[in-house]
Amino acid sequence: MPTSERLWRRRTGIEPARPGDPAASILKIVRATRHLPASVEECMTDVDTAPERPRLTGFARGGGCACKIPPGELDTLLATVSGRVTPVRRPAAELLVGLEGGGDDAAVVRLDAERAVVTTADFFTPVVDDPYDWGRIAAANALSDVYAMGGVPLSAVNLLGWPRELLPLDLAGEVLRGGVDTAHSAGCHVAGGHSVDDPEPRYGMSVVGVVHPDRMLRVDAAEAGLPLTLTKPLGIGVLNSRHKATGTVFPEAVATMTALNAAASAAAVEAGIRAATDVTGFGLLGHLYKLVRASGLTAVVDSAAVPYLADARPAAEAGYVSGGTRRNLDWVSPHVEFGTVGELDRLLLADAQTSGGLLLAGELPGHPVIGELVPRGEHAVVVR
Ligand SMILES: Nc1ncnc2c1ncn2[C@@H]1O[C@H](COP(=O)(O)OP(=O)(O)OP(=O)(O)O)[C@@H](O)[C@H]1O
Ligand SMILES: [Mg+2]
Repeated sequence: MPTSERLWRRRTGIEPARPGDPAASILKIVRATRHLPASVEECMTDVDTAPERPRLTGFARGGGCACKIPPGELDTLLATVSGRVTPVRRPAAELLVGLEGGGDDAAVVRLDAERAVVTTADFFTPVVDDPYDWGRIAAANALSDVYAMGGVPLSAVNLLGWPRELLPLDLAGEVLRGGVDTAHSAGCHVAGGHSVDDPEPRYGMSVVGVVHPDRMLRVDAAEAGLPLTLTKPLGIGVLNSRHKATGTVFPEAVATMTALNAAASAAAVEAGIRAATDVTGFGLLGHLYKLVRASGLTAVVDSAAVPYLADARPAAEAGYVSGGTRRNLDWVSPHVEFGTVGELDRLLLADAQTSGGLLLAGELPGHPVIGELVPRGEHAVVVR
C-alpha cells in the first residue's frame, strides 16, 4: 500500500478508496500535491451529495496570492536582474516604470505625451472551491495591477495550468468562463491565452492597459503629509484559509475578491492622487512597507481605523492563518514599531490578501483613512 494511503487511513480512520469511490480522487490529490488533507471534509464539501465535484482548494498547497514567493526572497531574486532588465534605450518607447526601487504593480512604457502602455501578469492556485468564482477572482486580481497604476485595461490573455489527469476539463471551462465574464465587466477584451498540463491548477491573466503618463499612480510618488486610504476591508486571507480547511463559504469574502478596483482607481486619478498600490499577497503591512520604502517616508497606521470583513477576527483567533501571512509578518517586523499592538492584530495587518483593495496616498470619499505619511523616521511603519 502506498505511503499516502497508509497516512490517509491513519489520519482519517477510513479505508483507502477503491476506484470509483468519492475518496479515490482525494487520494489522487494526496499523491499529486504531497499534501495530506486533515479530513475528508478538507477535500470535499459534501461527499454524499456532490461526489463528482472535487474541492479545488484541496489541489493547492497554498491558495491565491498567499502562494506568492515571500517578499524577502523576491527582493533577493530581483537583485540578480535589476540593472540588467532595461538595456534597451528607445526614445519612442521610454520605460517609465520598471524594476527600479523594488518594482511597482506593473510595467509602464510611454507611447506619446498622452498615452502609456501598462503591462502585468498574475496567476495563482485555487483560492475557493467554486471554479467560476475562482476565475472571477483571478481575473479581478490580474486587472487590479492596471488599476493600481491608475490605468484602464484594454485586453487580456488567459494563463492556465491544469492537472488534466486529475480534474475534469469542464471545471477548467468554468474557471475560464468566470475570468472572461469579469474581464468583460471591466470592458477588457480576452483575446487568447496559454494552457499547460500542471500538477496544481493555476489560473490568471496577462493584462495590457493604457494610462496617462502624467497621471499614473506610482508606488514611489507618495509624499509626507498625505493621508492613507484603503478601499477594501482586510481579512480575505484568514477567511480563505478557513474555507480551504473547512469548506465554509463566506460570501462577503467572495464578493470582496471579485469586486473590481476600477471605480476607486478612476476616482483616485480624478482626485489628483499620484501614489498607490494594491494590497495582495504581502498583506497591508508588506505593501505599505514597499510604498514607503520606495517613497523614502514613514507611514503611521491607526490600527483601530483599519477595516476588516466580519468573521476575520474570529477566523484568525481560531488559527486559520496561512504560512504566507506569517512570512509577511516576519519580513516586515524589523521595519515596524508595533507599540502595544498584540500578536493577533499584527497577523491580521499582515494577512495575505487575494484581489485586495487599493492603498492610496490621499483621501478618497467613501473609503476609510487608516493613517498618514510622515517624513522618514526610525521605523518605516509605525502602528498605533
Ligand atoms: N520573475 C520576475 N521577474 C521580474 N520581475 C518580477 C518577477 N516576479 C516579480 N517581479 C516584479 O517584482 C515586483 C513585485 O512583484 P509582485 O508580484 O509583488 O507585484 P504585483 O504584481 O503588484 O503583485 P500583485 O499582483 O499581487 O499585486 C513587481 O514589480 C514585479 O513586476
Ligand atoms: Mg500589485
